[in-house]
Amino acid sequence: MIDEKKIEQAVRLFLEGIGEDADREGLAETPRRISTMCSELFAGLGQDAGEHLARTFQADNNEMVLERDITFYSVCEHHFLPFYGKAHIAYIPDGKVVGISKLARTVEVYARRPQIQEQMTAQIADDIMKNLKPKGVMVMIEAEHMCMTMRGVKKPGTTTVTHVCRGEFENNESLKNTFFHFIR
Ligand SMILES: Nc1nc2c(ncn2[C@@H]2O[C@H](COP(=O)(O)OP(=O)(O)OP(=O)(O)O)[C@@H](O)[C@H]2O)c(=O)[nH]1
Ligand SMILES: [Zn+2]
Repeated sequence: MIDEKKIEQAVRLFLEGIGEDADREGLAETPRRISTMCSELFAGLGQDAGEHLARTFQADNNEMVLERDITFYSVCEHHFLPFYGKAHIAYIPDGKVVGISKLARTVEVYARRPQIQEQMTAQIADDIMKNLKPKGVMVMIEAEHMCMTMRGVKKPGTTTVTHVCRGEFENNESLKNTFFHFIR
């Protein structure tokens, strides 16, 4: 749970640290605004994706389900700058499917916390394997990291692509190629 008072105190100290006047009109409400914003940006910290993924439906069709272009915004844990992009999720059902919104909700749970992209990719795949128990899962994330564009090495337009395969996707090139075909 977010401790709003602590965040407000920290932001005030931070403003002083960068040489700002924390009491000037434009900044006076900023500690409160940032603590409210943190409740939104880091909402995933108190959440369990299993709550969403537990609502399953019986389905006779065990063909691959793919949800692509799930937009997300996260924050890199090294610099606390945004990274954002698209997640693509495919799974092969084993007699049951999950409501399509629940895949996007799972992305939200893991994006809304301090993250690194590789870990987020694996966490989404592992949670779907654990809760839905499909025959296989594949997750790909394509993202731009602001810590690489507005500071540091400054390379705007660079996209980082990560992917994770679980179950039947692990050693099956044909399934992986179907995934790549569908997301393009
Ligand atoms: N693997 C991975 N690295 C990330 C992610 N987000 C940010 N980074 C990188 O984390 C690294 C942190 O490197 P450090 O050398 O500790 O920090 P730094 O001196 O600020 O690094 P520079 O960005 O190169 O200036 C940087 O290379 C970032 O680009 C991510 O999601 N995954
Ligand atoms: Zn970073």
